[in-house]
Amino acid sequence: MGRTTADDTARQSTGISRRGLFTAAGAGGIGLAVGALGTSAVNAAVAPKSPDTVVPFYGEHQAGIATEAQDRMHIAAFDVTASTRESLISLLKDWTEAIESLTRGAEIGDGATGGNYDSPPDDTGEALGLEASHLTVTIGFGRTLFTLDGVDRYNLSKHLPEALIELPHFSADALEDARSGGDLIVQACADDPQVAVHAVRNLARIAFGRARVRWSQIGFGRTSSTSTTQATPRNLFGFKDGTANLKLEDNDLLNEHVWVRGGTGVETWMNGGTYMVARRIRMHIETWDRSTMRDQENIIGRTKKEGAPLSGGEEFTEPDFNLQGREGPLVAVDSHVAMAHPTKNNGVQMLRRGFNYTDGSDGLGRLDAGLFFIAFVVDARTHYVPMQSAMAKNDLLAEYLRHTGSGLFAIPAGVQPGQYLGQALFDA
Ligand SMILES: C=CC1=C(C)c2cc3[nH]c(cc4nc(cc5[nH]c(cc1n2)c(C)c5CCC(=O)O)C(CCC(=O)O)=C4C)c(C)c3C=C
Ligand SMILES: [Fe+2]
Repeated sequence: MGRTTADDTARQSTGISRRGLFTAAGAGGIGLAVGALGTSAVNAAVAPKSPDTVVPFYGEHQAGIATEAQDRMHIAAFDVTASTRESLISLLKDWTEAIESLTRGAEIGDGATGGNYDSPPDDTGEALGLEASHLTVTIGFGRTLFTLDGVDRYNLSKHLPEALIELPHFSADALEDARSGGDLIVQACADDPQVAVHAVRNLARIAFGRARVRWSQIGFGRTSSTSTTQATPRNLFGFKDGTANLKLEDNDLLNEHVWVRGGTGVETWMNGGTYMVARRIRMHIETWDRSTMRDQENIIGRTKKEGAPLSGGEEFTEPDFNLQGREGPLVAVDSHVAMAHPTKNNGVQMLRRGFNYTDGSDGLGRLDAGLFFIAFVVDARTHYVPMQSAMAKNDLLAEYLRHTGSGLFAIPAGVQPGQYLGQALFDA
């Protein structure tokens, strides 16, 4: 896809305030930041919202991964157009400042109405009066940020992690370039769709002249539970999805299968981070709806009502792949659950965090709907590629799916006050 290099000075027109986060942190953290700001700035930037709908921004890992899955998502990939490394860093600093405000439910900079009358407002305003709604914004880096057509635009190529591969072609992939790839990823999740869309819209506005949206997707319903406290939701085939997911309470398993740890040398910067696999998977809803209940359950390997394995028990009972029925194993070897189970995949597990999506109908009256699959893994080479390769060939479910978008992103660790997202990469 062709790219242009925009004039970086265009960012001035976004009007984002540079005061606040970094100076305040230098003075001892965000608590002191409030005292350091003027009254109108306090109104705009630090207006308190119900604390119980705020997910903390600072931490060892970025929020939005081992966080209870919210109900809504807006995810956007960006192509960076900044002409210099410094300009890219300034974008990440501006995003960090804005995300920190947004996730508190506060307005960005001088707010939607509090700024200079002769400038565009710092915040577009459609989240005014709304709660923080558990908003999390998670950012990451695509392979093309490190090297694009052999060009090292931002002097980053020596820090390209080995695990940030170009995903291979899987059989039956129907990927669209305009729905795939990207230098940067921004995943905004919230319990209010307007809050998630507001976040992405404002980050895109702030990026003006330095990065532009390549593709974006709205998800309207979570398809996973990521905490033992959450009920398992259903996907658009009507099945419970997320039963056997990793949960945020599984600390040891997250350390083994999700978080990058012990990286050395040029990859040290990824410690505390993870990799996001993003796949837009269109589901052939109408064909599925014409298939029998028996076929639907055999294809998934679980009951539709309870989500219990076909070998018996309840939702959280482990499937018994050896239990035989009259015509073979009760859970078919090529059922989705059998294909995806850790025992059939070298023990690997993933943290799935996907969302249902619909983008209206196609020209033939069929729903353009499916699952925007997101999984966080320690290494896609071991934790995604082998499973997807096998599924693309043998999973009974594959016949009902078409992968139309794809991306793999390195998700850096979380930050502390005074740092910007991804700083470890640029300081390395
Ligand atoms: C390569 C990874 C996976 C893709 C792509 C994928 C797509 C996909 N899955 C469903 C529906 C269900 N998936 C379920 C379980 C499940 N799926 C994966 C991986 C991928 N799914 C894993 C690792 C697992 C867990 C397997 C296990 O340990 O038992 C289930 C069952 C309920 C559950 O455990 O979550 C359903 C239902 C769809 C519709 C889909 C693509 C659109
Ligand atoms: Fe699945």
